[in-house]
Amino acid sequence: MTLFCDVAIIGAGTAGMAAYRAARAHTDQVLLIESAHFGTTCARVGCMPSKLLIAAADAAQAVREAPRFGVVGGAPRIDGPAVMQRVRAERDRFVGFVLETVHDWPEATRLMGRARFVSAGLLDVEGQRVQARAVVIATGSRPRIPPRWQERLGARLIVNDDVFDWVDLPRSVAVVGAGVIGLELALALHRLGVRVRLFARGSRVGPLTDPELQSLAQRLFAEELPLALNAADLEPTLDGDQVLIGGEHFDLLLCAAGRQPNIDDLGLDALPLPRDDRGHPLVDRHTTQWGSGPLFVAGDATDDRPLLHEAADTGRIAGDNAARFPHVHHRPRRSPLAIVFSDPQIAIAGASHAELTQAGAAFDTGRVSFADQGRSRVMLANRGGLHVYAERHSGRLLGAEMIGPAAEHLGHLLAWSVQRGDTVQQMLDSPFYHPVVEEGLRTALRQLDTALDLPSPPIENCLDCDTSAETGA
Ligand SMILES: Cc1cc2nc3c(=O)[nH]c(=O)nc-3n(C[C@H](O)[C@H](O)[C@H](O)COP(=O)(O)OP(=O)(O)OC[C@H]3O[C@@H](n4cnc5c(N)ncnc54)[C@H](O)[C@@H]3O)c2cc1C
Ligand SMILES: NC(=O)c1ccc[n+]([C@@H]2O[C@H](COP(=O)([O-])OP(=O)(O)OC[C@H]3O[C@@H](n4cnc5c(N)ncnc54)[C@H](O)[C@@H]3O)[C@@H](O)[C@H]2O)c1
Repeated sequence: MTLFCDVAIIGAGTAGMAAYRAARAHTDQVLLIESAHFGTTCARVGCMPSKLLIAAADAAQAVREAPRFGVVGGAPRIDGPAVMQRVRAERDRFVGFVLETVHDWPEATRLMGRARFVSAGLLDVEGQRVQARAVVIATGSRPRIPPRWQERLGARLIVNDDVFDWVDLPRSVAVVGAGVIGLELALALHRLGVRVRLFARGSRVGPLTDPELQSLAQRLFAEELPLALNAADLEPTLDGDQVLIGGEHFDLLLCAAGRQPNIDDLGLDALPLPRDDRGHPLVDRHTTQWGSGPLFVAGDATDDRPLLHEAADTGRIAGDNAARFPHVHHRPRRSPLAIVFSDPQIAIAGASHAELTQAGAAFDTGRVSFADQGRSRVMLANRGGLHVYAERHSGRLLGAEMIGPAAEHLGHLLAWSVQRGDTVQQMLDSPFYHPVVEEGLRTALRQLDTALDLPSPPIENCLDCDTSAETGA
């Protein structure tokens, strides 16, 4: 028997759940299809458990740093089972909240099973046919594993999902991939006493695209974390029950070599849908529509900013438009914001340096180093730098990149300013308390203001501006 609905949503992660809520505002005939687990990647194996592990690592690091403040305790003793018990218990609590939400939704609107397209609008869910007026694809992404590694390393090859089910910490882990996941997890495990080496194909560590800040990041992380950069053509092998990579043995190899959208096994190959040169869906960012028909794609499945808040936003747009189809609405998107919870933290707000350069934008840069920044020194967190970019003729803030203290908070202020269209002058005229890390941002903005060399507004309209022309100085 075929099930009929207005909107079928494939995947019950963050994007799928947001799509479900948005579609249900229009119609009760919504079906949420999930092949593996309710609970979302973010809560089960992503954002939340990784931040729990990082919180434990930060606690260990605070003990190590204490003598620098004159507080003498002794080296931290890491109780691996206790660390992992808290990670799993808190993770389960977060997942529990998600499951409660899903279970509160009518049972008839949920279906367990792997969905594949038979034709546009007709799905097969493990033998069950589903006919929908519109479909939201919210199938997320999975770790990309280089060919043959799985066969060669068997259970010694792990991905992020496996880490958060550990009952104890391993003795050693080779982490492959110095992107966001690799950096966050390698640093956390290292600080928790696990012997770690982070292997990267090139020299880049983390997502910073500004060449000066990227090399600063490489230097800062190399001071603490064992790195093997420019490790091209890695061919790990099993040696007994150990992984042999780069001439070194490890208990496990954690593959963090990027993620690929779960779009390849949906039976969509025969449909004439626009794709990029990697085969990923070319989706309208403001409608989430794929092509001109009743197909919408949200979250990591698009491979466009694979982040939690983006999954929630695109899910909402997709669910709303799928229910309205064919009357599709264009919706605004937020200013980009990406944060890495390393130490020092990394943030990219608005346009990155690479995006501005590739677009040929006329922009100036303001810089600050945190090495001598007052509050950062007080906290012994004076490592890093911040670059702010503004449009040359208008002084409008376009973007920023930083590695340093409180990047998760400064990143928000900067992304909000980019989205509002603030000029550097408007930002300088905003309040700055003392002594705070934000004063570092003010230093960078003042430098940027000088570089921009725009006429100052009348003295009545600005506080932090050059008044020399008015005073004749
Ligand atoms: C280790 C890690 C840490 C992260 N940390 C952060 C962070 O700190 N901040 C941040 O913003 N982002 C973070 N992210 C990214 C964030 O988790 C993702 O962007 C977000 O979870 C994507 O949500 P989604 O709904 O697109 O996918 P998911 O939550 O993965 O949902 C997709 C669902 O679709 C199901 N599915 C797949 N194929 C089918 C099918 N054919 N039929 C039916 N169901 C199917 C899957 O089983 C899954 O449940 C992290 C990711 C990882 C891996
Ligand atoms: N704090 C956060 O917001 C957060 C945390 C974790 C993940 N995420 C999201 O998850 C996404 C995926 O993270 P990720 O770290 O898997 O991907 P990534 O794209 O950030 O990094 C993957 C890295 O692996 C390297 N790599 C690829 N193949 C390799 C190989 N064969 N050998 C060695 N290195 C190789 C790449 O050069 C790259 O540096 C991120 O882009 C981010 O959007 C976000």
